[in-house]
Amino acid sequence: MNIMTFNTNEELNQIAAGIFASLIQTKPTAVLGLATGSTPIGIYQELIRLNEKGYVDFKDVTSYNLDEYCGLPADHPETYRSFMNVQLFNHINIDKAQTHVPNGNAADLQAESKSYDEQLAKASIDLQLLGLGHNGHIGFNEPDAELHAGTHVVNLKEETRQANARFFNSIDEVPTQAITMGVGSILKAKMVMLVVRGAEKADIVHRALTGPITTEVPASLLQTHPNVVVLLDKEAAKHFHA
Ligand SMILES: N[C@@H]1[C@@H](O)[C@H](O)[C@@H](COP(=O)(O)O)O[C@@H]1O
Repeated sequence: MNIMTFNTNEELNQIAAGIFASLIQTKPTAVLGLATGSTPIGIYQELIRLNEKGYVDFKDVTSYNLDEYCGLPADHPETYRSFMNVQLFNHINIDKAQTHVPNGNAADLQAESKSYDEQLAKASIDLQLLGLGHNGHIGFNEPDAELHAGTHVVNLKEETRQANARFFNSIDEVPTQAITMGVGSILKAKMVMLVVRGAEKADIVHRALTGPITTEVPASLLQTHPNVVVLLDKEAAKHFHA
């Protein structure tokens, strides 16, 4: 596992976007696994800049997002589809038909999960971007005695709803369920990039990457993946240099 620490968020964003750009330069039909949350926003801004400058071409790129809330109206600004459109897809030359986000409003969420897994199996993700939840979740795979391998519906933990309430008018508006790629799907990506920022995640990222591998810290399963790059800002990295 390659762990890199950055003094500034600008440097982190540039290196992360550069890794995506070099993948796309060598493989124009790359399949990207994308994430939401505040962590990737700066990386997406850098990718938009690189696309505008002509350094990276998304014309033949395909993307699959990790997860989506269940039950939010499709036009709600906090759906992960809206987030991706606003933060990235509307500003780059990707074919929107080649961007995939699970449908959290599907009438049959089991069928939607199965179909997403079938698409993922065919597409095979080259590079999966991940943020980290405060409780060690990746995607919306919450700590539990058991984890699901494939795409599935989860009940969100209260702490996750609290953490995400900052994007809504109140906690009551935060959905209680989501549909997420499973840890098994995430680990099938050829390469994984975990990005963690901020002192409040210093303990959990250290535990996930150096502590026991346990379903109670879903990100700890990344220790079993042969090709993970971890990008940390200096606050999140503080226990790695203690
Ligand atoms: N489902 C998303 C995760 O994919 C994300 O990594 C996490 C952390 O978000 P943030 O980057 O805003 O801290 O939040 C959400 O729960």
